[in-house]
Amino acid sequence: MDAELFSPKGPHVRDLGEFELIRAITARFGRSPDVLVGPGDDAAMLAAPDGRVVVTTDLLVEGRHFRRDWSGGADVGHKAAAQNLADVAAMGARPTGLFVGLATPGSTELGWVLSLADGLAAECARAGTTVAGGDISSADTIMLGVTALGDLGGRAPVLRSGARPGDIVVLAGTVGPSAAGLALLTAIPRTPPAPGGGSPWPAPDGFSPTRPDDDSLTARGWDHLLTAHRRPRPPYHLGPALAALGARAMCDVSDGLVQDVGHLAAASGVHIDLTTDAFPIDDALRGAADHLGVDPLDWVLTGGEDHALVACLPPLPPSVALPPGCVRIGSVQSDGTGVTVDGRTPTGVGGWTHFGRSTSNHPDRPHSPE
Ligand SMILES: Nc1ncnc2c1ncn2[C@@H]1O[C@H](COP(=O)(O)OP(=O)(O)OP(=O)(O)O)[C@@H](O)[C@H]1O
Ligand SMILES: Cc1ncc(C[n+]2csc(CCOP(=O)(O)O)c2C)c(N)n1
Ligand SMILES: [Mg+2]
Ligand SMILES: [Mg+2]
Ligand SMILES: [Mg+2]
Repeated sequence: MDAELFSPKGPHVRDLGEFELIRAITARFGRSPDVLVGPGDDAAMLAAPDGRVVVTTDLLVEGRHFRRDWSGGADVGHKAAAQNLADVAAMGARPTGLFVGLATPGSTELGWVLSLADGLAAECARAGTTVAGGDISSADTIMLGVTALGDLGGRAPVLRSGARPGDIVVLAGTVGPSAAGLALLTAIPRTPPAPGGGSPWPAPDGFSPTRPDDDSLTARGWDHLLTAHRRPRPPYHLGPALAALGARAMCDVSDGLVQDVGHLAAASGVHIDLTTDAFPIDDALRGAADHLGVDPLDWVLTGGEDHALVACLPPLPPSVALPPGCVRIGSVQSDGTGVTVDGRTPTGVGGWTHFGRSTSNHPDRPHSPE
C-alpha cells in the first residue's frame, strides 16, 4: 500500500508561494495531443475534433469526500480525476482534458500537494488525457473543484433519458468495493487491540476513525477494498464502447447503484428491474461484510464511489458479445416507473446524498421480504 498518509512535516505549501507552487504542480502533468495550449497562459486551448464538447464538474471537500488520515495525496488525486473522467465516459465520450481548482491551507505539506498532482496525472494517463489547467487559492480546508472535457467522436451523447422497455441493463466495472473500504476505514481503531482482546475491529459506532492498519488487512486479503475506496478504477474505455454498441442511456455510479439507476429510470420514464444473482460478490467483500456484521449486497446496491458505468441498450444479437468487464444486471420493463430489485421495491435503502445521510448498511435491505 503506497498511500502517503497525513504527517505534519514540511516543507509546506506556504514555503513556495502561489506561483512557484503552480510551477511545481504543473511540471507533473504530461502532454496530450488534445491540449493545444496547456498550463501557463491565461487559458488553455483544447482541440474539439467533432465541434461539440462534453463538460462536467465535481467538487471534493476534505472531511466530506476524503480524509488525509485515510488517503494520501496521490489517492485523492486519483479519486478527484476518476470521478470526473467517469462522468465523461458515462456520456459515451473520450476525455480530452482536466482542469483542477485547488484550495489549501498554507500549512499543508508540500509533499502532499505534489503527490496529489502525481495522482491526478496518473489517473489522467489511465484515461488517455492530462491536466490542462486549473487554479490555486488559500483556504481553511482542502477543496478541489475538478472539470473534465470530452469528445464524442461524432456520436450522439448517451443521456440518462434514452432507456426504453425491452432494453438490457449492463454494468461495466465493479460496485461495492469502495463502500467496503470506507466501512473498514471507518471501523478500524487507531490503537491496536489489547493482546487477546477480541476482534481488532469492533463495530463502527463509538470510534474515532483513523489511520488503518493496512498490514492486517493485507493479511486477510482485504487491502484491495481500501484501494478501491482510495483509488476507484472506472472502466473509461467502456463508455465509448457501450455507446458504440448502441447504449441509449448511461450514467456512472457515484452515489449508489439503486439511486443512480433510479436517475436513469426517472429521466427515461421507465421501470428498471435489477437482478441480484448477476452481481459477483467475491470472498473479500463477503469476508469484510461478515466481519462488520453487514450484508455485502448492501454495499453493492447502495455503496457509491466505485464509478462503474451502468448502461441501457437494446438486446444484442447472439453474434455480438458484451465487452470484457461488462455484465448484464437487469432489464428495462414495460410497466411502471422506478427501480425494483429482484422484482421487489427496495424499502429503506438509498444511497449517498449530501445534506442527508448515507443509508448504506441500513437494516432494511432491498431484497428482504416486505
Ligand atoms: N450547483 C449546480 N449548478 C448547476 N447545475 C448543477 C449543480 N449541481 C449539479 N448540477 C447538475 O445536475 C446534474 C446532476 O448532478 P450530480 O452532481 O448529481 O451528477 P454527477 O456529477 O453525475 O453525480 P456525483 O456528483 O454524485 O458524481 C448534472 O447535470 C450537474 O451539472
Ligand atoms: C471522509 C469520507 N466520508 C464519507 C465518504 C463517502 N462519500 C462521500 S461523497 C459520496 C458520494 C459521491 O459524492 P458526490 O455526490 O459529491 O460526488 C460518498 C459515498 C467519503 N468518501 N469520505
Ligand atoms: Mg456531480
Ligand atoms: Mg455521474
Ligand atoms: Mg453525488
